[in-house]
Amino acid sequence: MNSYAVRTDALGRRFSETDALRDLDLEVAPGTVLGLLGHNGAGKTTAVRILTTLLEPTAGRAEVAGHDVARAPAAVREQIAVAGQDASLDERLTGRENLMLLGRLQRLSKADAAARTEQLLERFGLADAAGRLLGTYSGGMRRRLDLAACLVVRRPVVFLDEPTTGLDPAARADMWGAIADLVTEGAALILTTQYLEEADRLADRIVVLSGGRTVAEGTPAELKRRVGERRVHITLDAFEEAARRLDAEVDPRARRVSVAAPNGPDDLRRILDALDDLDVEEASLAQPTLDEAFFALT
Ligand SMILES: Nc1ncnc2c1ncn2[C@@H]1O[C@H](COP(=O)(O)OP(=O)(O)OP(=O)(O)O)[C@@H](O)[C@H]1O
Repeated sequence: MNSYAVRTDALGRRFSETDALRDLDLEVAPGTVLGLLGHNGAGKTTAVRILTTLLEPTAGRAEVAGHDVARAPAAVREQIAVAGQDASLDERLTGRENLMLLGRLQRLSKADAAARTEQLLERFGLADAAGRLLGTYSGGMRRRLDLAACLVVRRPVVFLDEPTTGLDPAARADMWGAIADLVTEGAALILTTQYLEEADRLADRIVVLSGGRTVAEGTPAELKRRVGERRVHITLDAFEEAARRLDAEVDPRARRVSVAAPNGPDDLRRILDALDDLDVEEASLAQPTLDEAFFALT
């Protein structure tokens, strides 16, 4: 059991009439990332609140870093870091002062706190802004400092609740780089997200939740495969004619037709032959995206 950073067995939580979470089975190894993926109300936050000891389960059990969340919550809390709360930061301090303060509060020596602070500022691209008050930080910088804050003292299990919600694409990409780095330190990461691309990029395994239940589970590649076959996408002006000939799905705005291609390159060749007299602008053979997978699964 101890070889898992997180392990749950038929974990559940009921609020009067609502099953917020049902029969959740997880096994997360150290140094790996689990993505909990789902829309609003799917049960992600409920799962994280149970695993971080903020909420008691009403069914099943969960162990975090070898400790039962219901029977030994204090021991669990000593082993975890939780980001995405934004609560531990002080607006009136600089980025550097915030990290130093947190290090000192957690009983690091002054020298250790200073060394860890500089290391984290550097790692999260905040070294240049370290002397500025938190109040002047952009949303992306603030989110990176929040992540740094929960890492001042190293913990084996890190929870990131929707770490990039509300960030623009550039800030999101920065954040993804920072998160990917974390795993190299050997921590297990539990990441909740509504973004398929985020789970695809960062997670080793994904659990898809819907209405509190696990509707799919696997690696990003497995989930994509399970949902179905490859497809050929063709862009051309004569998309209506192409759709008629191929009995294909049409996206008129993109001037694109799409057809299932279980035989891969053979299908691509056959389809291009069938459109030989039309002016094809672009043709591709693609695995379904995680987006398509998600909507097929829930
Ligand atoms: N304290 C509570 N009392 C009653 N119902 C609750 C409570 N907390 C959550 N729920 C319900 O449990 C379900 C799951 O909610 P949860 O917050 O876990 O979803 P989520 O996947 O985290 O969604 P979001 O992305 O919006 O945070 C929802 O139907 C929600 O209304």
